[in-house]
Amino acid sequence: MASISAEKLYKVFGRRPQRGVDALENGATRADLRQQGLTPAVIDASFDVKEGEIFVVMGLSGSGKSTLIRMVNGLLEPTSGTVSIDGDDVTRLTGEKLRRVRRDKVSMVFQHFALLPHRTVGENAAYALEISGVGRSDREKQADRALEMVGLGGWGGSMPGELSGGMRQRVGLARALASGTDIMLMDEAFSALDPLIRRDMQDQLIELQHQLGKTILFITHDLNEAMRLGDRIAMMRDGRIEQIGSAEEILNNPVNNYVAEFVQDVDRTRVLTAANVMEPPVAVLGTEQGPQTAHKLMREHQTTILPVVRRDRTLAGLVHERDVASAVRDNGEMRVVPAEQVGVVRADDHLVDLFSHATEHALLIVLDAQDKVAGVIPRVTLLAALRTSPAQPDGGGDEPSEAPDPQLQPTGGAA
Ligand SMILES: Nc1ncnc2c1ncn2[C@@H]1O[C@H](COP(=O)(O)OP(=O)(O)OP(=O)(O)O)[C@@H](O)[C@H]1O
Repeated sequence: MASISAEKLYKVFGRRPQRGVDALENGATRADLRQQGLTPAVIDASFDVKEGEIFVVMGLSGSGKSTLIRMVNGLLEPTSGTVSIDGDDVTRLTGEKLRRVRRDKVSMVFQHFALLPHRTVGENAAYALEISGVGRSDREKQADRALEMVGLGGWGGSMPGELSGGMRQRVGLARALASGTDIMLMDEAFSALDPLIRRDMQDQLIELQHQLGKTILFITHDLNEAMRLGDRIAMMRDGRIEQIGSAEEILNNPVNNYVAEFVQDVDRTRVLTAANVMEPPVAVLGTEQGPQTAHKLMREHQTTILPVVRRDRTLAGLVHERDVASAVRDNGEMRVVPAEQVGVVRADDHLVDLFSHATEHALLIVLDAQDKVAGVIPRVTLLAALRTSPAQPDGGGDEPSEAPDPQLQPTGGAA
């Protein structure tokens, strides 16, 4: 079940807005509605945010993002359509029931996050819990833990005035984390920060999300931020969602010219990650399996390299066909290249950072956050991915050349 689900959402501002919805459904344009004094802020928006994903709503100023997120948290009532949170239709809930869903399930982080100036950082982080009536010692514990998570361990006793802007924004994040809700709504949460601090916060959010598995609806007008953070991205224009997809899908298959033009200048190598281009390994060898099995697997799957994995799917090493063949022939031991000497990358590594690996290894092994083998990237695939980036500078620094250096040709790459 989706954590957040929006169906055919409309928000029209102005008098008797329902007639605006009817008109839009019958093909009227935004301009038509304006002539009647109506502003359609969100038009026919449907999407599901899955449990544990970062879903980014990306659009320029005025495209309807804030209106959308306000309908999700119940601050604004849709003109028509529904929003459900864990199956509860929040558009139908009122009073105490609505407050309870908002308090227990959803927390918000805003762009300009106002700290209470006369309360300590710890009290600020615990504020949502205080409102919910959680006792002092429990909320202090939860707030301390949350401050720790955002890199502000030890700052609980300080006053907000002693913190930098970036640190204050972290307190906002800590407050949302401390409240322990599964869903976090983040409205331009990092937009007011300096670029370096902002990048830092983005990294931290990704890390926290890996650890905690929160469901995050994140709003931004910054395409690079959207691409960096979003497991999926909804591209909004003039109140409508034009496309929903992963960064890769949007880059590779934009649904229309608007989206295509919007993303054309994105440097794919900085957006796409190892996870985006990896393939499932055609086969893996268990550490307890011998050269006979390796030989059979290689023949069956037409590959010359096999990752060797332990029972928990962590990487033990690699075997090459030549070593397997000689072990089979001599009825001897099979040489396993130890994991330290294998080209190992992380699922969230950006392609731009993988180039040096491609020069060294015929096959990269991609590990997930739990160190388990998630997939593989043959060197040829990586080189192709690096080459198809339209934003590669002409003759630029680390751009791979059209014909890879012969010395870099795969020696025993997977087929
Ligand atoms: N309370 C309101 N009354 C009338 N029109 C509104 C109201 N709130 C928003 N709008 C209009 O709805 C449209 C969408 O606004 P919204 O704030 O949702 O966009 P946004 O994408 O969040 O933009 P920004 O990033 O600038 O906040 C805009 O045309 C805006 O002027």
